[in-house]
Amino acid sequence: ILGGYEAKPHLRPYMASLQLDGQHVCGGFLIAEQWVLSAAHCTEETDGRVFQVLLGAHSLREPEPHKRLYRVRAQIPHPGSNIHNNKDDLLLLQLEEKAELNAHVQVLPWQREDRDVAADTVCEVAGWGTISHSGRRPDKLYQVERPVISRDVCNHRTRHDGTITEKMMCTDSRKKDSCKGDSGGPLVCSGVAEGVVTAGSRVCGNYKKPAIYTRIAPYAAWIDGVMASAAG
Ligand SMILES: CC(C)CC(=O)Nc1cccc(-c2cccc(CN)c2)c1
Repeated sequence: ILGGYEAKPHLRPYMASLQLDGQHVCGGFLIAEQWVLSAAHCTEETDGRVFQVLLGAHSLREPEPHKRLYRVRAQIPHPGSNIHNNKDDLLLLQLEEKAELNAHVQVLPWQREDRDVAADTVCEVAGWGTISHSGRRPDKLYQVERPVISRDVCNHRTRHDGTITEKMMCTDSRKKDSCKGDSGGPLVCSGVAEGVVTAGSRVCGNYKKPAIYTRIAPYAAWIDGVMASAAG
């Protein structure tokens, strides 16, 4: 998160850290007791290895009472996701067991109505991604507020030049932005997850390259279908 600030501990109890060998790779969030939603491109550099999911954390390193690392039973990328573009950039992770819910571990409601969030709506994004242009990685969860920008503005020739589909949304990225390691985290508007951070052009804090999020509502049927089929 660039240009943001340390989050108040445990006010975002749905936040997940996707880890490999104890290293934070990407964000994610709890959408059901046994399911985390994240971004498919987070598996690009994992060489087929399965993530572990840290829940209940504020600090990645320090011992905290409700912090717990969960094994993953299944990782299911959206069938349309690929390394060449940001399309269908979603990843569902089934935990080995149901997460133990408490004040520090909670599910985040997600938007099922497929309607664009109005431009200028201020939403929030949080993560353990880099907090400086030099790539400094935080130990604590950071957050930042960002206004939604219209798809037309985001698709302008000098911005994302027509690549933003109706299954994506954008926020202004001037100075304050999501960045590497924030992928997979939720864009939260009025307490509801509307989008999932995708890497887009993989630059951060540049107003010419607004932040891109995969809208969740268009994928409600896929999400419900995967959770139903793997239930039990
Ligand atoms: C395996 C993955 C971690 C590879 C990856 O994602 N790299 C990478 C590099 C630079 C910026 C970003 C990035 C992420 C989220 C949002 C944004 C821009 N808002 C950029 C992402």
